Amino acid sequence: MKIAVTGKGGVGKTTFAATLARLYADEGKKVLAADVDPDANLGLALGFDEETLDSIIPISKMRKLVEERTGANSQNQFYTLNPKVDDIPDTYGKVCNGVKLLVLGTVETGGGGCVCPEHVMLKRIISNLVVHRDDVVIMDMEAGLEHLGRGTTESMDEFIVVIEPGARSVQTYKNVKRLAKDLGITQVKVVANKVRNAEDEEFIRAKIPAEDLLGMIHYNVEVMDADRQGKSPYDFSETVTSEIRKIKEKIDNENSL
Ligand SMILES: Nc1ncnc2c1ncn2[C@@H]1O[C@H](COP(=O)(O)OP(=O)(O)OP(=O)(O)O)[C@@H](O)[C@H]1O
Repeated sequence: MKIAVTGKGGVGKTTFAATLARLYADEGKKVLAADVDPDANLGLALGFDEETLDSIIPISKMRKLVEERTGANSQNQFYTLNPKVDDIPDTYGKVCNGVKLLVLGTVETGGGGCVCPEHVMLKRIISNLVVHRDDVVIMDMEAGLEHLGRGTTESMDEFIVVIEPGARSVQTYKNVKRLAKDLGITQVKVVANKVRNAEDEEFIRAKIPAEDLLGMIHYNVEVMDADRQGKSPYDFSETVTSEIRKIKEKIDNENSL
């Protein structure tokens, strides 16, 4: 199962992606969670301790590794577009609560198709994770889709946008849907987070087609408490975890798991 979770900063995609990863891990599945966010913090939400997280350098920032694998350096502007990357998840991934975390970071592409070595490397790793690994792979990504190539998207089972009940968030969903279409992704699903009341629920149902809506997660102070203490929301909020469990069941049904 390969799931990409996107959304604007702060909507709760990390909370959702981390809880989903832990739910799959609890079923005994091999789970790899990839953090593809400039403001990478998936590790804390998975339950990693700060010391371990401080020791992790995002792959996009490992200049030597990128040079070694792509052949690019200040003297050589020509480099390979298909570097060897299949060993990277196991060499650089760290495990906690049954989930392997791989922090990829991100590369500023200015919205276009940049072909800098770091970007080539990230795209290749993501493609390798999605196309060749048997694990459940959950990717926490920012709202842009620059790191996805066509070959990758074909092997993705779910493409999920996390939104909040607000007009700007709905706009993000529409933008992602448009970008996704250009990449050949026909189905973009929505998880509405931080839903406070019946009015919020109504707003979401009015704006998001029923077939695209995977589910709703209600606003819950336990999630904020978990964050404040640097803990996994999964260990802190049974309510939110069970809402995400329901969403997971829907994902599993859609993909006949
Ligand atoms: N259902 C919820 N109820 C209350 N607070 C929530 C909920 N979901 C997320 N939050 C809080 O909102 C903040 C942002 O959540 P989170 O880090 O999961 O979002 P994000 O979209 O991954 O953001 P970023 O891209 O900046 O990392 C955190 O403080 C988190 O605790």
